Amino acid sequence: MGFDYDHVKFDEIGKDLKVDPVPKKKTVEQKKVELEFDIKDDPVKEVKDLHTEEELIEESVKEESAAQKVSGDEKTREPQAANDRANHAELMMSVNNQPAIPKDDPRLPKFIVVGVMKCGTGATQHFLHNHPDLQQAKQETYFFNNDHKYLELGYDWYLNMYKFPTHDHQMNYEKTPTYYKSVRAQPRIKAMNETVKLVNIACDNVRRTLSRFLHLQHGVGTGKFKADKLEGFGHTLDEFNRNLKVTLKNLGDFLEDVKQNEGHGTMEG
Ligand SMILES: Nc1ncnc2c1ncn2[C@@H]1O[C@H](COP(=O)(O)OS(=O)(=O)O)[C@@H](OP(=O)(O)O)[C@H]1O
Repeated sequence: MGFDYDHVKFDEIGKDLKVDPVPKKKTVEQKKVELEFDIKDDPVKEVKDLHTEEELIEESVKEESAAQKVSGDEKTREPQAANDRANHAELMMSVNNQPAIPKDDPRLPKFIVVGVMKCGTGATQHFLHNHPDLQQAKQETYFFNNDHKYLELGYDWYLNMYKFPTHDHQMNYEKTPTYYKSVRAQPRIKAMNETVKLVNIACDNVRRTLSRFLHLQHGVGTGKFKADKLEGFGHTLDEFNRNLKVTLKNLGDFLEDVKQNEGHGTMEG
C-alpha cells in the first residue's frame, strides 16, 4: 500500500501554528551574561559522565576535521548522500592502509553496543557491568569512527582499552553510542570480526532529541560545552519550541514545492 501524496495538503502543515516572531540574534555580550547566570544558578554541579562523553566526541570531530584539512581528499570525509555510502565504505577499505588486526587477541570485544545515543545505552552498560562473565572497555573508545585512532594509533591503542579476560567464559565488550551512524565504523568492525554481535537500542526519536537538547543545554549552562553548540536550537526550551514551529512551517512549504515541481509533479524527480 503506497502513500497517497496527492491528497496531502503540504502547504497546510504548520499553518495553524501561532508562530511567534523569530527571536533576534543575541549579541555575544548578552550570551555571555546569560551563560554566567546559568552557571551561577545551576543546581547540578556534577556532570562528570556528560563531560567525558562530550569531550571524546569533540576530540573525535576535531581530529576528523583536521584530517580533512590536511589531506583535502575524499578519503576522510563522511559522505552525506545515502547513495554514496556503500561505495564510500568500500573506497575507505581499499585506499587506506588498514592497521594490522590481531584477530586472536583475547581482549578483542565479543560484542559492541553501537547506539543509539540517548536511548539508554548508559543504563544498558550499567546492567551489563554487573555480570561476572562480562568485562567492559575502560571508556567509550570512539575507535572505529576516528581515523586518527584507527589508522595511526591502531589496535595497540584499542587493546589497551581492555583488560585480559580473567576466566574462560568472560567476554569483553565496549559501548560507543555513535557507531551506528558511522560509515567508517561499519566495515572496520566487520574487518575485526565479521561475526561480532552488535547491540543497537532504539527508542522514541522525539524523546531522544529532547534528551540530547537538554544534555547540550545543561553542558552549556555549566560551562562544559561552548554556547555555539546550541546555535539554531535556542538556549532554552521555549526558544527550542519556537524555532521548531518555524522549522515545521518551512518543512511544509518545502514538501509542497517538492510535490509541485519534482519530476513534473510526479514526485519522482
Ligand atoms: N532503562 C531505560 N530505558 C529508557 N531510557 C532510559 C533508561 N535508562 C535511562 N534512560 C534515559 O536514556 C537517556 C540517556 O541515554 P544514554 O545513556 O544512551 O545517553 S548517552 O548517549 O550515553 O549520552 C536519559 O534520558 P534523559 O533523562 O531524558 O536525558 C535517560 O533517562
